[in-house]
Amino acid sequence: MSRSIVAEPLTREAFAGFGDVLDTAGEADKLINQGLCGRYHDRARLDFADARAGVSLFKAEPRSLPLKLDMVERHPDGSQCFIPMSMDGFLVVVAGDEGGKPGTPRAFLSAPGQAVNFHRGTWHGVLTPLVAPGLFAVVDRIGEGPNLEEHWFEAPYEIKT
Ligand SMILES: NC(=O)N[C@@H](O)C(=O)O
Ligand code: NI
Repeated sequence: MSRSIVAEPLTREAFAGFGDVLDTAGEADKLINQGLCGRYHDRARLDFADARAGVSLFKAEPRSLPLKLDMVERHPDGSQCFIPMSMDGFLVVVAGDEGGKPGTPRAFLSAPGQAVNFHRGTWHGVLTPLVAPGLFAVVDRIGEGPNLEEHWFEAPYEIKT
């Protein structure tokens, strides 16, 4: 069985089963600030169970494709939103759940200006920039407990374009 995965362009539709894609495609939901700013309103479903949300900054080492994918993880108690602080695309990996374990992963390449929000409990690859500086704002759960489940694959996948 081929363990290679071809990365797809990130679209709201393709990602819908895993989370939200935030971008400024199309018209803004409302114009604010005397018409000088378009607000793309309330574009992510955040869920932190009984805890609070936090905003952290992540500065991650860039990776290169093809990439060896050894594991995915999930946060059973909260959603997690990756917001790039540069106009660079990055790699987003997700997988459906099959009886408590991830199914075959899917890989997406984001367009500049796109952010993603993994819905609570969605299997995903860790934050994976493809170019420096790898700087992201991350909105996720701040609370008790690990809120982390990892799954290491028996054999790695290769993610490529
Ligand atoms: N561990 C952590 O804060 N980040 C991961 O959840 C990740 O998805 O990168
Ligand atoms: Ni995560």
